[in-house]
Amino acid sequence: MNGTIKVKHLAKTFKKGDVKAVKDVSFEVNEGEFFAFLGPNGAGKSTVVQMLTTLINPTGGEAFVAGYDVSKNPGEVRRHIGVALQETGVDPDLTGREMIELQALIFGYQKEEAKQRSDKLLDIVQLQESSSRRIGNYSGGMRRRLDLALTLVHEPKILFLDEPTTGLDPSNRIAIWKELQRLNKENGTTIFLTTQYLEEADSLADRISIINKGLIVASGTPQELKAQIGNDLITLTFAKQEDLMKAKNALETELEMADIIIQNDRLNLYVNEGNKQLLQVVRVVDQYGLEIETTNLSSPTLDDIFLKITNEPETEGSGNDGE
Ligand SMILES: Nc1ncnc2c1ncn2[C@@H]1O[C@H](COP(=O)(O)OP(=O)(O)OP(=O)(O)O)[C@@H](O)[C@H]1O
Repeated sequence: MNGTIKVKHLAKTFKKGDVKAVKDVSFEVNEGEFFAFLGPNGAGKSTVVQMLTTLINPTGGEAFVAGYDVSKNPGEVRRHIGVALQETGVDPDLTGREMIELQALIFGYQKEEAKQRSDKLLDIVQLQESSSRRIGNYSGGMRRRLDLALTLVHEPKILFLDEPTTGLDPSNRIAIWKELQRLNKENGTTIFLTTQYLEEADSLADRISIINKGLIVASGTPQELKAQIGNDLITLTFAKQEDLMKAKNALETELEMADIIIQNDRLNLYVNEGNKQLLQVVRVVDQYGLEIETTNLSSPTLDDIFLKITNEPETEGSGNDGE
């Protein structure tokens, strides 16, 4: 048994509507690694997770989880993984403690062991105090923590988490982060996490892949991804909205800048030497008679990288509605 994930040319086309949800995805996750899968809505993240956790079958390529082929040996795969999906089924009439004990019994623990296991897990996810309340009365944050406890019952080698902190308030989000980091560092659990919170991937993951329209568009450590797009980010706003496009064109023409995107009311320029280039930028924009309102120089965050990568022109239609 090992804690690795190997994915080669994985693909999934849903017959209904002929949707190519995952086109050609390859990556490897090492044992004990914390890996994050990022992508906008509909990129194919959940579909990949569902294939890796044997809930649906791939239509192309192959994937090995804990050393087992997901298509040929789904039972073995399931035995070695823990899965927290976006919507898990729990019985609202049970208490948190009863639900964890039930899960332990399903996994073959004896009654007494199941009690001990649930005690430990309730401690870990800080639900001891609410353990005798019905799950139906739990808040969203408590439900997520219970979901996490349920996935940990059988001490899986690999943990799959599909957007585990979506909709949580900051304190609950941080509680989950801490627990995931502890599991990863202390127990050596391999973690595969999908998220739309980029700062989550930035602070937790050893490595990140960004998926867009069923294809991986970038991979690396958070630092590598940031370095890919330039060390600095210059942001400009203008007195008049229509000047954004004029400034973009001017800068592309005069300074041959390629990495410029318009984001709402801002112009983002990804550059290598922000200090030097900021002066040139202001000069050019001024020459064109465009009135700058504010300038800002910063290091790009993963949000900026994500935005830039998923904004890159493609042949297909847009679908860029965001939230
Ligand atoms: N059962 C299905 N039948 C048909 N199409 C599907 C099915 N499941 C997903 N899709 C489509 O596949 C594409 C990828 O969906 P997926 O849920 O994997 O994206 P995602 O990256 O997880 O998005 P989100 O962040 O919104 O959960 C979408 O276009 C979606 O509509």
